[in-house]
Amino acid sequence: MADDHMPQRSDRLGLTDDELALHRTVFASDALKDMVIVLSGGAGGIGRAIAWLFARLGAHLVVVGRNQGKLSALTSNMTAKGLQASACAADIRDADAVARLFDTVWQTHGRVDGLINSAGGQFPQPAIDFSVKGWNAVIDTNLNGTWYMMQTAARHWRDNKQPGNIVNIVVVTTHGLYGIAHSIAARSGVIGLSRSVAVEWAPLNIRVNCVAPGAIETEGWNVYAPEARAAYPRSNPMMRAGSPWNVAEACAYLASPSGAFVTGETLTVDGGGQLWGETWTTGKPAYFIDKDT
Ligand SMILES: CCCCC/C=C/C(=O)SCCNC(=O)CCNC(=O)[C@H](O)C(C)(C)COP(=O)(O)OP(=O)(O)OC[C@H]1O[C@@H](n2cnc3c(N)ncnc32)[C@H](O)[C@@H]1OP(=O)(O)O
Ligand SMILES: NC(=O)C1=CN([C@@H]2O[C@H](COP(=O)(O)OP(=O)(O)OC[C@H]3O[C@@H](n4cnc5c(N)ncnc54)[C@H](OP(=O)(O)O)[C@@H]3O)[C@@H](O)[C@H]2O)C=CC1
Repeated sequence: MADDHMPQRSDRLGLTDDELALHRTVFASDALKDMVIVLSGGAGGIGRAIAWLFARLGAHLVVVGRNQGKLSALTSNMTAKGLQASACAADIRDADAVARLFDTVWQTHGRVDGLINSAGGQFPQPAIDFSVKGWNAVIDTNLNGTWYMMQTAARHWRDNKQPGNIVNIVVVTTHGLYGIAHSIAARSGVIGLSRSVAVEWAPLNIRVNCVAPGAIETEGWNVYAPEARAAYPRSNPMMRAGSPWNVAEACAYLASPSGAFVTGETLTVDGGGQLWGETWTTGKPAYFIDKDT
């Protein structure tokens, strides 16, 4: 039985498809039966955990990303285990591509029940050095891309008179995170947007929530230097990284009937990192190093 902790390995980051196929879950095996879920970033570290968990709970997963090869490898592994999954390559920053994506999914399945936005990311750099292109790349991916997905999904739910459910994966924004200020700006935008449309779209029977992960070991960490990554366990009082499975189960709580009375919320999954810990994505600046210790 897989436990809650990440296996200790030095050769790779995160969980494999074989591990995700077997990971223990608290959810009933029919919790998402026959639901059609669109999942951006589906072939990423957190996205794959969501894809496997949701499909194991009975959903059909439409996984989205830019790299068709990564998506197809995932869906092959999932369908080989008898799960329902299909791949749809799209760049979420392209509003027309997002419109085509949702048209295709609705034509194929006749419905969409949920949208999980896990596509996103950033590069670590002191804010004072951001280039215009770098700033725009992060805002466009994390704020604009997420918005195109949300708005397009909501329009289909409205036009088809069907209920809907959105979960946006963001970053913990309640304390300064040195080195990813562009992403904190974008994710703060997504949280504010989610709170606002949770009210606007309540009459449409659409719930909108966010999940804010702390340090979750995935291949996405390759963008950070090994020395910075080595210190990530100190980002929370549990003194360890979390697992993508922890984030996936938080999403399942919000996307399934267990979350029926929850909207406009941000569920933080960070091992208590909001209360204690330090995260230096570009290494700890000399200014903050206590010379007496
Ligand atoms: C305790 C935990 C703390 C951490 C919390 C968060 C963790 C995570 O989110 S985990 C990882 C999630 N995954 C990623 O972050 C994926 C890796 N990141 C990216 O792929 C990019 O940053 C992206 C999300 C912005 C992708 O956009 P894309 O348009 O594909 O980006 P490009 O690579 O083409 O770059 C565009 C532009 O951005 C500037 N830039 C990119 N990388 C860097 C860098 N390392 N340093 C400085 N500037 C960078 C640059 O201007 C790029 O343009 P060019 O100069 O023409 O390449
Ligand atoms: N891991 C962590 O510690 C934390 C992660 N997060 C956030 O959680 C989310 C998932 O992270 P994680 O799984 O670790 O990261 P990964 O880098 O492993 O996955 C991100 C996925 O997003 C996809 N993606 C990126 N840009 C686009 C785009 N323009 N259009 C479509 N797909 C895109 C990528 O696929 P492709 O390249 O094929 O397009 C990739 O599969 C991200 O938003 C991340 O910032 C937040 C806090 C902590």
